[in-house]
Amino acid sequence: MTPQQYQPHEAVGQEPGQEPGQRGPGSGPLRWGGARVGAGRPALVVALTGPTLAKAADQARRAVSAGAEVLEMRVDLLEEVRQGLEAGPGPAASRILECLGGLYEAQAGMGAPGQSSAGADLEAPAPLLLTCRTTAEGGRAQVGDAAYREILLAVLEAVEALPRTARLAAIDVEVQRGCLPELAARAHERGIDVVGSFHDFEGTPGDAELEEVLAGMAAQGADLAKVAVMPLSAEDVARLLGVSARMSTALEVPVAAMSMGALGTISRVAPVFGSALTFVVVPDEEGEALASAPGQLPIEQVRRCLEWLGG
Ligand SMILES: O=C1C[C@@](O)(C(=O)O)C[C@@H](O)[C@@H]1O
Repeated sequence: MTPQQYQPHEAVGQEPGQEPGQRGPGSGPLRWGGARVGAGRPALVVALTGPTLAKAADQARRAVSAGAEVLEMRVDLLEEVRQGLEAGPGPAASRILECLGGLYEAQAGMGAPGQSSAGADLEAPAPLLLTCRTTAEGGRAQVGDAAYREILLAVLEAVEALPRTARLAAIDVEVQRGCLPELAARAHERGIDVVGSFHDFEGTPGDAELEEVLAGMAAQGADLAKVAVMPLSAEDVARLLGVSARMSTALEVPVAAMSMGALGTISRVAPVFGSALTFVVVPDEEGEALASAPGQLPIEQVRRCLEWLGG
């Protein structure tokens, strides 16, 4: 079996033979379904931006047929979840779980290989990364740190009850919310990887600060450390790329680094700086694509650039 084939009966995020939570830092690339993350060129991630579950399911379908390797479910952008968020952490977590289940149901209509009869697990067409991005980091979830922690803990608590392929390969945890170590421990108990996350939409912090943030995420249990920052000059972009190159070899976990906006697009298409993920868009039937952050490019262009530029 080649590494690219999806193996539906092994826990996502684990190497064969490993128990959930036993992968440990520094033990090589992550395996999210059929995707190897942190092994060579960046994995192509399509963020499902909704704004409804039905639209997200349609985006998932298009993304998978366009070759997305990972789907990011941006639950903060889904209307169904935002209604739950207004009612508090409990209802928000329930809505998130309903949406995960709904996306799973929608996969049944995708005609994915391995599609099976009702009740049986379907083969996941692409591994899922679940993200609840707060307003503090450029998202739409207007929640404080305590509610953020509560929501993600409740999701991790309940996720095991879902059909196996509706579960998650990974969960995004914002390091600045202060609950990364606790959430990482819970996620690892369930065989779910953790993407530590840091955003700055105002500028690009100094190299030392960015390096400290990335190293801090790894130290707090993240399986992948990610920063997305806004450049104010070409020099900011060059610095971010330098940080990415250095930290992707210095850290024992894969690193993802994005310079956002038009100025930073090179960071999304050049594989040699070591980023393990690149977020791309897939146009709908009208040719429209709702990006989850500024500067994301269509999947086809990014794929071609990665090939040209040595990925
Ligand atoms: O953290 C990231 C990276 C990102 O902000 C980007 O710049 O592509 C897009 C987000 O959806 C994702 O959660």
